[in-house]
Amino acid sequence: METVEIKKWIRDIPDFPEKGVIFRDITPLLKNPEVFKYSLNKIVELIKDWDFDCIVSPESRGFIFATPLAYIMDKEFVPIRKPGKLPYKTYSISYELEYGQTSLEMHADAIEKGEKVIVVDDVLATGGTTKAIKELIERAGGETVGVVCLAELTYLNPRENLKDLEIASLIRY
Ligand SMILES: O=P(O)(O)OC[C@H]1O[C@H](OP(=O)(O)OP(=O)(O)O)[C@H](O)[C@@H]1O
Ligand SMILES: Nc1ncnc2[nH]cnc12
Repeated sequence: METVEIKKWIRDIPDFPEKGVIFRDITPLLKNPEVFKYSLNKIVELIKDWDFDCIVSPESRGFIFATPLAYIMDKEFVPIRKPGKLPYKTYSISYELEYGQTSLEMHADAIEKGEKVIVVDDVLATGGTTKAIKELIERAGGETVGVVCLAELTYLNPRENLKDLEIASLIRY
């Protein structure tokens, strides 16, 4: 397939979900199978040399990219969920988003000690979600190698929050 200008398939919605935020809406990209597949293959290329066993990702938009990547790359998948959704013992963490505050949970036995893990998400904004997930991975005894995303919002300085991680993004704003 020819090079795709991925930004053309992401719709900017000003003032959503609150004033001052430009929401990067990935639903047009997801509606086009060729562009979605192209994006996934490009993300695989970005991280093909990373040494890891397991992909960890937050619901809900993170799952859209993380599960096909786990399938394509033959890696484990661990879901990070909003509170009260996981049925077994969990580790839990609260943190700030670009628009508000939230919490996430991970099963306490999801990651083995010393396991090498990466975080996959659609958008890297403040980096708060990835930082929180890194903390959950560390509580379980795992090692976070890096984070890969479709879109990085550089104007929110996510790398400031994630200084000791490999960071890869397919497109940047
Ligand atoms: O870098 P950050 O500032 O932490 O922001 C990025 C996170 O925000 C969005 O998720 P959101 O919490 O809106 O949930 P959703 O995927 O269910 O829409 C996005 O999917 C990332 O997970
Ligand atoms: N501006 C934004 N657009 C889409 N997803 C986001 N997650 C956090 N900030 C976001």
